Amino acid sequence: MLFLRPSASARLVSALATKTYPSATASSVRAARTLHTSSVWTTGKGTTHFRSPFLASQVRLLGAISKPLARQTLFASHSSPISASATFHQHSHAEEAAIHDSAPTTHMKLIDWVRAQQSLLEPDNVHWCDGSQEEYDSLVGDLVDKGVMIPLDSKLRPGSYLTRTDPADVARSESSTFICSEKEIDAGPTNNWVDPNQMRTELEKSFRGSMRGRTMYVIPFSMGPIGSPLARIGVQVTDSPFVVINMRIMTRIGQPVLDVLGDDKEFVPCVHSVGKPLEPGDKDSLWPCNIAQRKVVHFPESREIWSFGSGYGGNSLLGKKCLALRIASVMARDEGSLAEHMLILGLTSPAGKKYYVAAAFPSACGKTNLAMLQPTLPGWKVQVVGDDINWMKFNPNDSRLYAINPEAGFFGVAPGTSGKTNPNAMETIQKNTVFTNVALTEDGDVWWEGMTKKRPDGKVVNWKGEVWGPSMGDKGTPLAHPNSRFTVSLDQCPAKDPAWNDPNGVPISAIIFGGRRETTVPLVFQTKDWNHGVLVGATVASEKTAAADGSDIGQLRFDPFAMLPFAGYNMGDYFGHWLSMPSRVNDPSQLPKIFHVNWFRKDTNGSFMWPGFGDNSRVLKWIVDRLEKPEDKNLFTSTPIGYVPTASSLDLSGIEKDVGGGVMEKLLKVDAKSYLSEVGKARDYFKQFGDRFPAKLTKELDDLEDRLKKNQGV
Ligand SMILES: Nc1nc2c(ncn2[C@@H]2O[C@H](COP(=O)(O)OP(=O)(O)O)[C@@H](O)[C@H]2O)c(=O)[nH]1
Ligand SMILES: C=C(OP(=O)(O)O)C(=O)O
Ligand SMILES: [Mn+2]
Repeated sequence: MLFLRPSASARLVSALATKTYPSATASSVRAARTLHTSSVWTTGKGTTHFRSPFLASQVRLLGAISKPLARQTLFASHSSPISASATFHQHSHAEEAAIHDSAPTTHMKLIDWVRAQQSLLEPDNVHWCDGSQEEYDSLVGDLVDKGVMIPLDSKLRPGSYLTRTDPADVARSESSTFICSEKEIDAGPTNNWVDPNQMRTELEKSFRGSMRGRTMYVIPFSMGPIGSPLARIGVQVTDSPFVVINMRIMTRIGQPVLDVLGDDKEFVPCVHSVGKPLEPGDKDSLWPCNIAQRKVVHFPESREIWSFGSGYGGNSLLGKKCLALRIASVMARDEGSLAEHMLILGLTSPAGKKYYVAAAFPSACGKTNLAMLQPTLPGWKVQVVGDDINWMKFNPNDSRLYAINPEAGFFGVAPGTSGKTNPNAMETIQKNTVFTNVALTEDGDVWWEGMTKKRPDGKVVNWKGEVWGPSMGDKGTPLAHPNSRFTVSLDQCPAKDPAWNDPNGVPISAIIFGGRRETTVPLVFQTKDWNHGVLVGATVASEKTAAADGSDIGQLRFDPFAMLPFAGYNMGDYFGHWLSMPSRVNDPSQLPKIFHVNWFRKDTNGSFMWPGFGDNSRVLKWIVDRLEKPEDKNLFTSTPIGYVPTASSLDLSGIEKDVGGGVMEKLLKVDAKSYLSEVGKARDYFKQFGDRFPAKLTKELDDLEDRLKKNQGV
């Protein structure tokens, strides 16, 4: 654990800033580093103790690094602070040595970048996170002392905490999320775009001095197993210790990541500030944020992320949606791979055959639940590799797509999670879990709608910290926020797949798309081939959930590939990238088969017709049947939209009553008229992509329309 306490001397700063010095040699840096790794760094609350007097003097010197220098260069050019770093190599030997020594890395670009951020953000301290348990405990301890994290009962929920956010900072903010590509057309019509130069000017205004009175934490993190050929490294600076705690659960952080980064490997620079500098005498709030200036900004060409004003998961844990989806999708386009909003699960049949399946559903549409499913069908087993994000790459030897989960934890939706719906999640969150915006019970445990049938007895405090009254809960407003979440390590999940950490990834046999659809879309169907599958991915539509803010919850919107809020480039090009996959392999027959599911079809009373959750294993079994016996005509009916199961081909043993009386027929019904109206809406939606929309996909849509008009099979 490393704290730098810059006690800057103005005289020294101006003296250093005006001279030009040769930069330190790699060997002097390494020599200095050796010296320092043998020193012990300890941190008490608010104070820093250096056991080495030499180190202490070096750190004091570091406090004097040239703010004026960095100030001039950061946003002055169009280039990123990273590429601007060449202009920072103007320091004395002593100063260079101090900077390099105090950073637990010899990566010059990283050191320069961190220093540039320090100059811009003007934190009181800089702390390089080593990722240790001691560091985690110390950060948690501080936040407990401040009342930000409320410890839960140590017997009921050991090592677990509740945090309440600002009521205005409870979800991803799509209207404040930007893709600032150099050309507007490259962000595409579905992303917010601002000219990158203009955005840099705005960022400069927001970020300048935004960490005053706070500590800047430097979090080196790996998305994917550390050292995996499929992994990518990011470094996030943040002034939120809560973010550090969550990043440690959700990703792999600290010294091992710096070791892999070595002297010159690439990293994605991520800057995050809650946007609430503290002047002397200011009292900090429990959840500092700056909603008025909130913005989550991506520069796809220079692969940078800048997030200001929010502490909420998707906006502030920059490895997740920002790096692993928006920036990684751009990298994947350039490399011929895929970065997708998909769960990855391992499925073992009673015969012992194992398949890996990926599934893309929009936020709060069932990824975490499907990934952790406990099958109600005897003999079947589901194990989780990932519940949200999937990076896939072809292996040229077998033409198969191999997938890793870049994350190391779950950021799961709490409401609706129960021993009945998701027992694996309930067991996973039994300990060492950080809960956000759930309700607190009298005995010091958590509660949310759907966890039990009834609200717990005794005093219950809602997510805003108010004691339950008759106007809340039951029929009134919910006690837990609809987007309340749990953050927990994947390692704790009893259903984790043995290969969840495999650096080479797992081979994918099937890809499933899905959304929340009250009407029209059947329980499951298979697409006729890859291109048709891409059309089905491109036409995913879903009723909007509370995972993103806005007043339009429940409204149907297109959410292509469940990537609408996450594609880092023009969605028209993204469709083209998917269409290019068969041409990238020797044997396209090895490509995963593509399916579509809908767990959310409702009857006329507004109730879900399909029991869902563990019973979704029945659909997974049908998918495996289709993979194993593609020729078996008893398994499917050929319809204009694809292959739909015959009622007898789904194993419904044990739930015959629930889906009897014509329910199954309704769940599998394909109504040509409703689908023709969908085709019309899709055609309108696709118009916005202009000439970036692939002709192949227009042809797929035309063919679908023809089939529907003739009402014949595929
Ligand atoms: N009716 C029904 N609800 C589901 C099903 N799967 C998940 N849900 C609910 O949908 C919400 C979001 O689920 P989750 O798995 O967290 O979605 P994610 O955000 O895509 O990971 C939760 O309230 C779940 O209880 C299902 O099969 N049927
Ligand atoms: C973290 C999120 O993921 P999801 O709801 O897809 O689990 C989010 O949407 O902010
Ligand atoms: Mn989820």
